[in-house]
Amino acid sequence: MIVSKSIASILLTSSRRSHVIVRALGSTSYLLASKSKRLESEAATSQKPILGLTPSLDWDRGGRKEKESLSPLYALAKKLVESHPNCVSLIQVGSFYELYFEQAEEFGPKLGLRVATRKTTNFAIPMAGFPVSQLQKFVKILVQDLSENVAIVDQYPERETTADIIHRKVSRIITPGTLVDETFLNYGQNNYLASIYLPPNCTDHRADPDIPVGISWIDLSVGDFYVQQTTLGEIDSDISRINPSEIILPKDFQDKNLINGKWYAPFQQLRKYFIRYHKTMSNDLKSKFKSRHQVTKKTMEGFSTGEIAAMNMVLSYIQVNLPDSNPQLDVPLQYWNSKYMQLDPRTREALELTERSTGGRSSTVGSLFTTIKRTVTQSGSRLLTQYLRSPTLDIKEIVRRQSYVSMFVENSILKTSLRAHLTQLGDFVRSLQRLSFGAGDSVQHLLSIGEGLQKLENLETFLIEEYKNNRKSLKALGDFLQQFQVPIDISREISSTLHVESIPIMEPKEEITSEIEVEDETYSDSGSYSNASLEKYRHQSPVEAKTFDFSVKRDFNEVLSGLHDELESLLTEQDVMFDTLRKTLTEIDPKLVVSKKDQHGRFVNVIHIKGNEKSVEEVSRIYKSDIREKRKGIVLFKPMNWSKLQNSIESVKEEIRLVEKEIVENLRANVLERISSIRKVSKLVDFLDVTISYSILAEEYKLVCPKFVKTNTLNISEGRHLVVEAALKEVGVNFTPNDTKVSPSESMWIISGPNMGGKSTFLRQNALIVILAQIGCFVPASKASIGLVDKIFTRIGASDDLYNDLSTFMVEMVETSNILKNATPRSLAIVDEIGRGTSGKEGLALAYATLINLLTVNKCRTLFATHFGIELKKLLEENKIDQNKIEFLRTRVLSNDIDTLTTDLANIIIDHTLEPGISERSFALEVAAMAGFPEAALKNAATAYKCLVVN
Ligand SMILES: Nc1ncnc2c1ncn2[C@@H]1O[C@H](COP(=O)(O)OP(=O)(O)OP(=O)(O)O)[C@@H](O)[C@H]1O
Repeated sequence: MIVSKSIASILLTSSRRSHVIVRALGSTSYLLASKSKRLESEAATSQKPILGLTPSLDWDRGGRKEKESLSPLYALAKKLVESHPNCVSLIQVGSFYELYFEQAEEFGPKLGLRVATRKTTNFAIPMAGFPVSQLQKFVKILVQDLSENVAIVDQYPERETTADIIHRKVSRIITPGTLVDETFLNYGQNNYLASIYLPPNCTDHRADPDIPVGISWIDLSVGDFYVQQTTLGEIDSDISRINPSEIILPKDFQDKNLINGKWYAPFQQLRKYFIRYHKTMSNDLKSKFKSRHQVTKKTMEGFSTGEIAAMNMVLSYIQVNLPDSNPQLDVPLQYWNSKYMQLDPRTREALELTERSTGGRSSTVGSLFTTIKRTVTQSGSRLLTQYLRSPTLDIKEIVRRQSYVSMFVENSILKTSLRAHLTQLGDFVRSLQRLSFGAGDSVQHLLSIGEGLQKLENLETFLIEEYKNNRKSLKALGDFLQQFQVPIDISREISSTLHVESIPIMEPKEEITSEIEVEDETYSDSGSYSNASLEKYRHQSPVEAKTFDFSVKRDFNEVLSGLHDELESLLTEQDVMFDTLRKTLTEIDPKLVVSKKDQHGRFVNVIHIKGNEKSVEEVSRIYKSDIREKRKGIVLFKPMNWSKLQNSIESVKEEIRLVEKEIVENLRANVLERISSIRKVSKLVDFLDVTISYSILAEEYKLVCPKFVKTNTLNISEGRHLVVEAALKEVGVNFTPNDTKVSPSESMWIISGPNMGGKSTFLRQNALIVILAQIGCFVPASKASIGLVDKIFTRIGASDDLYNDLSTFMVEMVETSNILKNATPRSLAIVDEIGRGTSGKEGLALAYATLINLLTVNKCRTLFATHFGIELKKLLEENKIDQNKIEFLRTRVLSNDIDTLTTDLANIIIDHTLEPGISERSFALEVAAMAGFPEAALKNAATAYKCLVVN
C-alpha cells in the first residue's frame, strides 16, 4: 500500500514537469531526462513479466550499462546509497521518504515497513517507504535503537526556474551525537558528541598512561561546548563522566582497532559507545569563533595542541554531517580535572548517580538523580545532571550554592512564586539553537525567544521587588541580580517586528467544511456582504495572519506599509467586485450561494456558486466563457476582471513576503549576534531552578547544610541513604540513621554484620552524602562536617564484566588495584567484601593486604565492610599492626538466642543500627530461609554449619 502510494507520488511529482534534474550533494547534476521518455519506457516494461529476477540481485548486476538505464530517480538513489556507505539513505519523493535496494530489504522489515518491488525494464527494485510526517519515528528507530547513521535526502523545488525543477541532496547525516531538534530526544539530559584526539603514531609505542590526550564535547541541541586536556590514563574516567552519545576518533587509528584493548586495555570501556572515525577537514578553529564571539587571541592561545586538535575534529565532523547548517556554539569552556571530584567509571556505576543498571538495561529510575530532582525546567535538569557528574572542589562555589538553598528554605513564599515563574519559561535556549541551524520556522523560533525573554524580564522585575522589600534575608538574591541582566532590547526588537499574537500557528479550522457556514460568515443580517475578510486582515487576528502568511507588522517600515496599503485597497476592490458579481448572480436565483472561499474556508481565486441544478445550469449557460469547472450543483466562476484582480493581489502578497523575508533574516542575524548574552541569563535561571530544587528536597527529607572543614574528616550524625529511604518510605518503613566518624585520628572503620544488615547501604550512603555536599545540596543527616573529598573509590558488588572479558574476581582485583594506586589522603574509599570472589584463605589474605595498604600507604578515609571481621582482627594482632586508627563496628542483630543456630527467623531482628564490635556470625542461614530456601536444604546447611563450628 505504502509503496504503491510512493510510486504514485513519483509519477505525480514528475507528471507536472517536462524534465527532471536530479542532483546529489548540492553540486553535481547527474541526469537530465525527458519525463515522457521515462514514463513511456516504464509503462512499456511494466507490462512485461520479469521472469527469473530476484529483486536483491537484479537491481544492480554490476554492469555499467544497466546502471545507465536506470530511471533518473533510481540512478540518483543508487548514487546516494553508494556515496554514503555507512548510512541508511532516506530519500524524499513527494510526501514520502523511501529506502531502496538492499537497504529496503534489510531495514524495511526492521522498521515494520512492507518491502515491495518496483519492476522496470531491466530491474526489479526493492523499496519501502513512509510518509514524511513520520520521519522522526523512523529516525529514532534507526539511530537510537539500531545504531545506524541516517542520511536524509531532501527534495528542493527550485521555484525560481521556470521548468520547476526538483533537486535532491543530502541535507543532513543524523548520528546519535548530531541530533538537534528531534522530538524523541530527552532534553532533560545533555546529548554530547565527543572527540578524542590522540597524538599521531602513539600506538607505535607501548601505551603510556601519561600520554597527553585532548577531548572536546558539544551538545548541538543547546550549543554547549567543552574542551579538556587529559591523559591516556584518565580517558575512561573522563568519558564516563561526559557520557557522550557518540565518540569520534581520528581516522588514522581506524585500522588499529583501539577498542579491542590490545594497545591500551581500558579502551575496551569505549566499546559501549557509538564510535565513528573521522579525518579533520579544516584546522581553522579561529575563524569559527572570531566573528561571532570575539574570542580573543589570548583565549585561543590558552588551549593545548591536543585540545585544539580535538575541537577541530568535532567541528569538522559537524560540518560534514550538517552541511547546510551553521550552529552557534558557546565559546569552548576548558574543563580541568583538578577542579572537580574524580570518580572512575565503576564508582559512577556502583553509586547509581544518574542511572541504574537492571537486567542489563540502564535507566534513570532509582538513581540518585531521579530521587533528588525537583527542577521544573529541562535546562535546570541538565544542569543538575552536570553537577552530579562533576561534584566540585571549589569551596566558594559550594558555599554560594548553599547560601541560595538556605535563602529558599527560609523564604518559602519567594521559592513558590519563583518556581511558578520558572514553570512558565520553557526551554527557549533550544529555540536559539534551532534558529541558528535554520531548522524549522525562523519566525516561530524568534517568537519563542522573544516570549522567553519577556518572561525573564517579568522574573527580573519580580526579583528586584522582592529584594527591595527584604534586603537582609535575601542577600544572595542581591548578588544574583547584579549578574542577571536580561537583554530585553532583543525581545523588544522581536515584538516590534513580528506579530507576537501569531505564536500558536492555527491551521484553518477543520470544521469549516460546509458551504452554509461559509455563507453565514460572508453575509450580514441584511444580506449584504460584510467585508469580513478585509476587517480580519486589517486587525490581523492570528488566524488571518496565518491565512495571509504574514508575520511582520505592517508598519515596520514604509515599504511594507505601502505594500499593505496597496493590498488593502485591492482587497476593498475585491470585496466590491464580489458584491456586484454576487448581486448579478443572485438575480438568476436568489437562493444561489456565492462564495470566494473553498469548502475549507480558505480564500481562492475562483468564485464558488452553489445551488440547484437548474440554476447552476442557467449560470453556466449565461457565463459560458467564464466558467472554469462544473460539478453537480456547483460551478467555479472566474471572469476575466476577477482573474486580473486576483493576480494583482497575489503579486502584492508575494512582494510583501519578499520584504518580510529580508526583515526576518535581519532580525535573525541580530538575535544570533546576542546569543551569548541570552545563554548567559538562561544559565543563571538554571542555577535558580537547581538551588530551588535542593531547597524543596531539603524540606521534604529534613536535610541539613553540611559544614566544610580543612581536615580530612567525615563526621556525620544520623546519616541516611536518600534513595533507600525514599524507596522504604513508599512502603511505610522508616530508615535507621547511623553516625560516621572517620577522621585523621580514626581513619578506618571496619564494619561487619549479618547479611542484609545494611553494610553496603551504609557504605554507599556516606559516598552519596559527600557527593550531595559537594554539589552544593543539603545532606540527609542531623549534622555533617566534611573535609573536601578529591576522589571517591568504590569496590562494591559482585558483578562480572563478560563484555570486557573480565571475570568477577578479575573485576574485583582491577577495582582494588585502582584504589590502592590512586587514593590520596583526601580521598574516600568504600570497600565492600574484598576477597569474597575467591577461596577463603587467599581472599582473606588479599583483604588484609588491602586494609594495610589503605591504612599505611594511602591514608585515606576508609569504610571497609567484611564478613572476615574476626579473622582480620586476629591477623592485625599477630602482625603487631598499630590499631589506633582502626575502629571495629557491626550492624546490630536483636535475638533471644544468638548462640544457637536457628532456622526460625522469628528469633532474630536485623536492626540496621551500627554499634561497636565485631559480628561473629553472618546469619546467612536465616537469610537463606527468608529467601525461601527449601526446608530439607536448610536442615542440611544447619548440620554442616554445626559440624564446621565444632571442628
Ligand atoms: N539503615 C537502614 N534502615 C532501614 N533499612 C535498611 C538500612 N540499611 C539497609 N536496609 C535494608 O536492608 C537491605 C539490605 O541492606 P544491605 O544490602 O546494605 O545489607 P548488607 O549488610 O550489605 O548485606 P550482604 O552482606 O548480604 O551484602 C536494604 O536493601 C534495605 O532495604
